[in-house]
Amino acid sequence: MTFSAVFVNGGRVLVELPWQKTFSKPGGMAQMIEEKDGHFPYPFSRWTAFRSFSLTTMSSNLRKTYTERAAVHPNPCARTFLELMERKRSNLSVAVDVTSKTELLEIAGKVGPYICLLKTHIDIVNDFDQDLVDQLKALSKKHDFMIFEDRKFADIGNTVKLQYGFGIYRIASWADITNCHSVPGEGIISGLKEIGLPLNRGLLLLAEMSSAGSLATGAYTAATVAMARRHQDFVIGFIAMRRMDAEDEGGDFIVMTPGVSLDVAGDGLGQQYRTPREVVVESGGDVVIVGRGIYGKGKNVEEQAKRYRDAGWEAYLERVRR
Ligand SMILES: O=C(O)c1cc(=O)[nH]c(=O)n1[C@@H]1O[C@H](COP(=O)(O)O)[C@@H](O)[C@H]1O
Repeated sequence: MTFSAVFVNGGRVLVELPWQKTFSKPGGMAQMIEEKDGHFPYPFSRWTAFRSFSLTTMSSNLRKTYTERAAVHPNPCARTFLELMERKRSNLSVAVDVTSKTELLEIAGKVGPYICLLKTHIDIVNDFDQDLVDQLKALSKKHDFMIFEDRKFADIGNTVKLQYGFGIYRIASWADITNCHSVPGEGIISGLKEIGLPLNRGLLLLAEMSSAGSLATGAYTAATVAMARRHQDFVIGFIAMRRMDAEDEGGDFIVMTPGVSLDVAGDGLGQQYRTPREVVVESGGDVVIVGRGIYGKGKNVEEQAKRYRDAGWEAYLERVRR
């Protein structure tokens, strides 16, 4: 069994160890780091200040191909998505955060051939109408991608049910995947499930966030993962910065990771970026979510989509070959 140590200080991952080793106490791990790398990157005195410490067994799903995972996945939505990624040779999701219908459709058309998943924030589109949804669905068929409405539901079960199924957006009628915060407790999943499950939709829980100072850490993240385990018929994965499932617990959750850029480290508003390789190889993410890195000012959208698709896919191949 492969072990990876994750040292958490107030929720911040400090060190990850890829080699096999179990430790009975943190001091033993620090010694091991010194022996392996010649130095321990943090003063030993800091060690005792760590608020929590966990040794997690890393998921065997890390080394499986998307096809292998699809073959045994019990959830139809997850299965369809994993198959699509391998068929299309893409683990790239583009977050199209623009405010006009024309621009959204134009970008979706350009990135379509390179993505597995188009991510929308439908409520930021000034001129939203049903025709936008119809055209997005047509593009998803033409280019073979799925649609993820990044709604980040965060209310009680009864309210999110109404928000998901009704109103002007009728999200459940067209979005294959949506997501929610776990802060209200398990009722949020039950509410969304009542609407989404009969339609074969999938849900992602926000176990972590990419933004600086996020409160989704430590015990909150662990409780979120436990909630997902109790709803594997509907919850297909997480928005997270790293792998969330452990080998000895079974199941397979797809990890989608935002905060990805090949060029910059942040956006001045708290967003924190890492490269596709850092996300997929080093942290075990399955899908890289890229927004402004693809359609920002002066960018050639097709070129950037191809560049990120290639980087994400190469990272995946490197990971499964290990
Ligand atoms: O749920 C998300 O997708 C999400 C979670 C998170 O922790 N951080 C995050 O940036 N996102 C979304 O991912 C996208 C990132 O966009 P860029 O920063 O432009 O690449 C945006 O649509 C965010 O709403």
